[in-house]
Amino acid sequence: NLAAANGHQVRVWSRQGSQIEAVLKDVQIVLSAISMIGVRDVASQVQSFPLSPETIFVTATKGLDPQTTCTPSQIWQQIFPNHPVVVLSGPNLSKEIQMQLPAATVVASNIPTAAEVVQLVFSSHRFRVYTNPDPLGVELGGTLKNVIAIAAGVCDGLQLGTNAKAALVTRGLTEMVRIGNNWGAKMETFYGLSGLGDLLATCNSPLSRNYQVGYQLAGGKSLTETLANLQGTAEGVNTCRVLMQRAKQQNIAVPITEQVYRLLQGEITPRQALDELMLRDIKPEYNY
Ligand SMILES: NC(=O)c1ccc[n+]([C@@H]2O[C@H](COP(=O)([O-])OP(=O)(O)OC[C@H]3O[C@@H](n4cnc5c(N)ncnc54)[C@H](O)[C@@H]3O)[C@@H](O)[C@H]2O)c1
Ligand SMILES: O=P(O)(O)OC[C@H](O)CO
Repeated sequence: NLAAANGHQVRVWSRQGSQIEAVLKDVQIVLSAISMIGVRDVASQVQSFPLSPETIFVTATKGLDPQTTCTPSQIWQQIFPNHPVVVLSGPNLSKEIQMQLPAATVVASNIPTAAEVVQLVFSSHRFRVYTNPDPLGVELGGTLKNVIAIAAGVCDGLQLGTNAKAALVTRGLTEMVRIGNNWGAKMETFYGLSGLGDLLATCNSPLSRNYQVGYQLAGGKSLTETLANLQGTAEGVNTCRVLMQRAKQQNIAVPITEQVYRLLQGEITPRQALDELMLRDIKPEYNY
């Protein structure tokens, strides 16, 4: 809608709809908003069709590949090594954008001119688009915050109060920065729209599916029941599992992610997760 409102010709593909070949014919930009589970499959399908070498791939998926722990843009870049890939991520609850409420986002790429093209395509008086040279940091911000949003939903579901929520979100950001550092992302990116910005949006909105997962679990629902009633994908559930695997391999301290993981596995109750976090060894605030 945003690109079409700017006068661009837009074609939409879904697996329920039109032929992918017809949609890809002569395109300048391919934007993927497939949920993580389908990214590799769809990128491989796209590979079978001819594209101009200048075609830019934009990815809006917020997740991690369970097999490889790759981010979605890394998958697109592996499959299309000679094409520019741009990450689009920010505090962008889609229902609000659909209602034309004001929002801002980030487009990030190793190829600055590609990010600038995408910035122009989507920018409007209701959608402010910033460029950024750290695609990995931008992508990880949008991905890692989903796990903290599950925890924030639990926090609100248990009615733990504003102090608890502020502590959780702030310590959640510290955890995101620690993981990002290990991964090779820039620390400052996590303090921008795609990190802190998206963390605040997702941890504070019932429109977020990840927040909803935590909220429903705190209310005593099982994960199976919660996911069955959820509209759309809560990527944080899969991301949390992949992250635990990587954190163990790389020896990264991820206390909040670990409690969310155990909760999702059904190993502990939301109250036990809270106690585990509060009763950890006391320590200095900063220890990246
Ligand atoms: N909804 C939002 O507010 C929002 C905002 C920013 C980013 N995102 C991210 O965008 C992605 C999609 O979110 P959504 O809200 O549209 O989720 P959704 O569950 O509503 O839609 C995901 C779509 O992916 C399709 N899909 C999955 N596997 C596929 C495959 N193998 N082949 C073809 N299609 C396949 C599904 O059919 C579905 O239409 C997620 O990674 C999400 O984190 C969502
Ligand atoms: O509904 P969620 O939890 O996937 O959140 C949507 C977006 O990531 C918010 O920016």
